[in-house]
Amino acid sequence: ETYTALQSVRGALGTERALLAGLAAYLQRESRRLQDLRRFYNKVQALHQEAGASVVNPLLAYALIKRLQSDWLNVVNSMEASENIQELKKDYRQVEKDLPVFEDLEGAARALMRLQDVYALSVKGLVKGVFRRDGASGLADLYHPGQQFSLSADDCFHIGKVAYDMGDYYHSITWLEEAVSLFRVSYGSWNTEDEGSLEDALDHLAFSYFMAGNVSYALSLSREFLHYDPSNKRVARNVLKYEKLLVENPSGAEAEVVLQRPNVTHLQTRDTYEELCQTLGSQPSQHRNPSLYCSYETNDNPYLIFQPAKREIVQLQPYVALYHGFISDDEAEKIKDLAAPWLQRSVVASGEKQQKAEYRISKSAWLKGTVDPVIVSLDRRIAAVTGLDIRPPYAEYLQVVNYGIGGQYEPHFDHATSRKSPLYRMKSGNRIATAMIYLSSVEAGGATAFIYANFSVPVIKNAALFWWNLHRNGDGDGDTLHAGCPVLAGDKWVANKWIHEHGQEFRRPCSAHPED
Ligand SMILES: O=C(O)CCC(=O)C(=O)O
Ligand SMILES: [Fe+2]
Repeated sequence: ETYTALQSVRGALGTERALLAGLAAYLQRESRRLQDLRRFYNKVQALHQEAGASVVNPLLAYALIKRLQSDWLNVVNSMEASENIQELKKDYRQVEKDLPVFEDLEGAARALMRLQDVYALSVKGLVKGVFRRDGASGLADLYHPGQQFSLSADDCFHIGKVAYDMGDYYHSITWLEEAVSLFRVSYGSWNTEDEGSLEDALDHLAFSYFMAGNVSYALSLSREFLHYDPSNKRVARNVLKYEKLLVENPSGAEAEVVLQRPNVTHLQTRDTYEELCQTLGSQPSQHRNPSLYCSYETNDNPYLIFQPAKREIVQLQPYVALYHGFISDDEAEKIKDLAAPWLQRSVVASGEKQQKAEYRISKSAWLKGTVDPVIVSLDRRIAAVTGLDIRPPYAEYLQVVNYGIGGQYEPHFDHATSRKSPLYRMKSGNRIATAMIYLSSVEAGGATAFIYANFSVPVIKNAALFWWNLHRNGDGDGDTLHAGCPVLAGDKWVANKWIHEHGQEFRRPCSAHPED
């Protein structure tokens, strides 16, 4: 699952470097081979250019007979080309086990569609390597890549095809439109690496339009297809079918079909989520609400006296605080290095089980306090700043998360909402609070959005975000519904410390009032 963590995508770079080296060697061998063939050609060609191409000279006559009896046979039956390609294939087989599989391509394509949706990006722009909101001007680009890169016709075709195969004609149409226009431009020249062609793209686009209810456009694309490939019976039948449909219902031709994004049923909160990912929401600033202030906090704790925590209160209901500079760059690097070898596809609680899910695209690893002193001192700091008891089993191990391409964690609660949740296996109650540390910055996207509370927090490297998941009476606080927005560009890492109810009885006393 290469696409689910940028750490793994980086590994894929190394795999491709090995393939590149193999191809370079192959190209060298093949050009030596062709060079030698050209030498032979030039030699014989020169003899034929001689005036009269005489065979009077017995040496020339001998050489001619010898060439025809032996030289040409060796040229034509040379094994060198196939030996060279065998060598190339051998290099390929050596890295084959490390290659991404179709599921990765599918995941990466869906990631691009997710970014397109959540950040309302123009696909025309994306294809040219520009991250621009639909209809916006250049100044508003969400991300400026350091390296110019645009997508090929076949790149767009593959994305469109992934959508098409899922029956998602909204996305297949936008991406196949781009594929078709790019393939039209380069029609007649073929790239070895391409899987799709203009005909394939027209075929899929026509059917997508038909499925989306635009029969007349399906018809004109199918006619264009037949122009290139007149012998295709299936498409010819489709043309007849579309023509008949249009005769029966001529108004269908004009009806402007509004394409709808496919419905994601588990995400009713999608509109707010996307809005919060694009902006920081309607969070009041300190000017409007003086209870949102910054302060140095020592909590009367000796650990904090010389290095107080820099707290910014971000929200009062639910209470969310951001501790700036909570860790150092070195600590962040160390924690990522410790976790990297153990990263595995993140799971989510589903009934009594844990499962992977499209709505959580990341890899994660659990780090025990004993693996390194850096974890011990981090735990000590979390305990000091929160005033909570985080010794096992009162808190979980540190969960380190690395997001993948378009990596996200859609709206969810950190606390258990069902008595059967696997979170209760620790027998220390529900997750009373979350301390989440940003171990990296990102280039764009990846904010932490609180859906019902209507605000989001951008990724601030080395800062820790703290919030209570439960009310003082132990009930889950519905206002803590939150999400990790899709990472638009960058390598986002966070670390979660989930603190449980038990052990905090005297540190955060109960209250009967449901709002506390
Ligand atoms: O990455 C984020 O911003 C949020 C992560 C999160 O909510 C979680 O891991 O539970
Ligand atoms: Fe969370």
